[in-house]
Amino acid sequence: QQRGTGRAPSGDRSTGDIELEKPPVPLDEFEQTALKVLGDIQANQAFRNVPENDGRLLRIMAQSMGAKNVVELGTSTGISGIWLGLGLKETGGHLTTYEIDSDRAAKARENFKRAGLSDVITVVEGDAHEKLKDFTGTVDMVFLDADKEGYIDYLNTLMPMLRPGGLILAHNINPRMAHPPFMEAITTDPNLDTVVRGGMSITLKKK
Ligand SMILES: C[S@@+](CC[C@H](N)C(=O)[O-])C[C@H]1O[C@@H](n2cnc3c(N)ncnc32)[C@H](O)[C@@H]1O
Repeated sequence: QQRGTGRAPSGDRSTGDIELEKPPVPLDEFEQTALKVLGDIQANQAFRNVPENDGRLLRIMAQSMGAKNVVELGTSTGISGIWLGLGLKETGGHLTTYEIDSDRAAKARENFKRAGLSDVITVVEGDAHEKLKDFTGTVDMVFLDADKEGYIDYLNTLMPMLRPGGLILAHNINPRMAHPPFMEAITTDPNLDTVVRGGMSITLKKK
């Protein structure tokens, strides 16, 4: 793994199309700093975070849809949060991200600060199943990456707040880890369209 190169490491890439991709190229000093923080997190911490290509996909989705409000379940130390934050910095949007582990939440806050994204991201500490009850407003995009059996509860809570044309992305969607009630919900509702690519489900709320 690389450290201090200003580039996130690429050793965590996992899916088949990856050979065709190239590492991210920073646009400016701001992105350069964020990529360096991402690289440092990967090099120094032993937690499970999204692979770089998934993080980039999250940023691409959030920025291209002009997202103003993104909700993430499972902050960990903030890799996916930084990628989402990079997109939301451009759209003038905000990420609210939930983490039950106080050490990880603290580390994530520190990482967001280092990446210059503190004003774009709010970390809510505690059990997201409880804390989400206080969330109000319209949501453009949801990223599920916490307790897998909890995805269905998060979906049910957030779906009424998701705008038409909004997206729900969920991580660890593979035959071993996908939770059947969640899969049933995102694949049988006529108002939802879902594809699964590289362990990530992407669901569109049609209307
Ligand atoms: C796979 S990690 C998230 C990785 C993160 N999205 C990233 O890519 O940087 C899953 C996180 O979900 C958190 N988590 C699990 N259950 C939770 C709950 N009920 N409420 C909030 N966070 C939870 C765990 O503590 C863990 O840090």
